[in-house]
Amino acid sequence: MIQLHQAHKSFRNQQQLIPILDIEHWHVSEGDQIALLGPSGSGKSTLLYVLCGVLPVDEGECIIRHEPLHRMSELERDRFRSKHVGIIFQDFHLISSLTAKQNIELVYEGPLNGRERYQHIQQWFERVGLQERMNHLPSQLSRGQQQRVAMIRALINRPTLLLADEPTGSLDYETAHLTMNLLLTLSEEEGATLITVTHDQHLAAHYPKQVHISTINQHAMIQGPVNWGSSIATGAKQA
Ligand SMILES: Nc1ncnc2c1ncn2[C@@H]1O[C@H](COP(=O)(O)OP(=O)(O)OP(=O)(O)O)[C@@H](O)[C@H]1O
Repeated sequence: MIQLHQAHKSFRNQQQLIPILDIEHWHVSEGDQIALLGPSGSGKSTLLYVLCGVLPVDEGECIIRHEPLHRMSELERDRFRSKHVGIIFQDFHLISSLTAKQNIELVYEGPLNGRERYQHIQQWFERVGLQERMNHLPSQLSRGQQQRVAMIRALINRPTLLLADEPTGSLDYETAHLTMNLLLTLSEEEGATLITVTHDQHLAAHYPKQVHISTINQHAMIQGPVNWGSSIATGAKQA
């Protein structure tokens, strides 16, 4: 599903080149559910940006679904992302002036036929337990409910890869656990490979696989090959 090989990513700060990611080899199988852990500033979000094609690697290979993102133009990566990747953010990113249902209608690429389209969207709201809240604005929903709408938005077009960046970071403890379990259930039912960034070891424990990003100060070094339960070395300095 995902192959990163000698993948490097740096950011330029004025004259200085700051190494962030330096991954010798990382393989993710189709259907994997992975919690990505690591200290603040270690490059977790940067890795998600690379995997969804927002950021290109500077060197090395990033192959997803046999497609070489490292050889694609920005436009090709954008197309790849809209076709194959769903993304969930900590702050939901719902459009505040649209109802929950309208937020989903805006992105849903399914049948245009009114009845079939409506039924499919309604079924999704039922799956996440929000059938009574479809016509509510985001401000009329709790944070956990908003994140469930965001999950529908990320999954309704059946992405093969689902990336979640601290999806429970702004939720209370109990809601965070319920939301994480729902995310795992839905991604499994949809057959999507799931990679979730989290700071929380307890939430990560819900995942069948955990990967730790470790930080190597100053000089980016490579440790690998990476196996589950071990770590990816990055070049980022710990914040
Ligand atoms: N556009 C950018 N330009 C320069 N440096 C950047 C840029 N984006 C991220 N960085 C730096 O890259 C490093 C890794 O950032 P990233 O957000 O990936 O870390 P993270 O592990 O997700 O952190 P956190 O857990 O705090 O969200 C940080 O030191 C950050 O300052």
